[in-house]
Amino acid sequence: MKLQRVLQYAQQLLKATVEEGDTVVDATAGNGHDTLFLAQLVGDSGQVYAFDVQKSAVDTTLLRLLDHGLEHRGLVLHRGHEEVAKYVHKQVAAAIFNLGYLPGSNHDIITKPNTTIVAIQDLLKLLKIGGLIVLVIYHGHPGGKEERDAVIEYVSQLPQKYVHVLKYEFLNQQNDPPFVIALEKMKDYPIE
Ligand SMILES: C[S@@+](CC[C@H](N)C(=O)[O-])C[C@H]1O[C@@H](n2cnc3c(N)ncnc32)[C@H](O)[C@@H]1O
Repeated sequence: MKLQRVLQYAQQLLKATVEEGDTVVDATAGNGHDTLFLAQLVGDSGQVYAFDVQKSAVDTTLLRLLDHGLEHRGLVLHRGHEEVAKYVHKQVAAAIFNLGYLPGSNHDIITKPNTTIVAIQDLLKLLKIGGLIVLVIYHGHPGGKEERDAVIEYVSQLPQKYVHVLKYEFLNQQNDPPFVIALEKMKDYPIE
């Protein structure tokens, strides 16, 4: 068996979790690759909520869905993922974050520790039991290490009885390779 690359692994986790009819979240829509992937998993009875703070990312994501005739499965919001609780009022089966900046776009627009953690906290509340939050953490850019460390500190202290937290990382790759953190909700609890 070949070891899966990080992005492949992230999608594999989503595929194993998401079923037709599910509500799911793409917290960092970017070019819309994950939004499309999720839209294909949820079927016509499901819904993808996609968030991005860049209008160009929202437009690209919407176009990608339109190109595949799947626009009815996605709600693409020009809002930050820290507002997820304001827009999503259903139980969520899975959420994906690709942290960092959008390649080919403005490298100064990056995800930030505080807003990322607020979104994770709120998604943990919205998540159904057995649901998954997948974080792909890019940390080679300015600001990336601060976000990586803050996110790791936050997820590491989540009580194991309620949330299982996994890290999937290659240890001998050059140039700060991205890695995956996955959170599986085991049980409801008052998450702060
Ligand atoms: C690494 S890119 C995402 C790549 C994307 N998943 C794809 O398939 O192309 C990170 C994205 O997060 C967005 N972003 C930054 N801060 C955000 C926030 N607070 N809420 C939502 N998106 C944010 C950026 O605009 C950028 O498009």
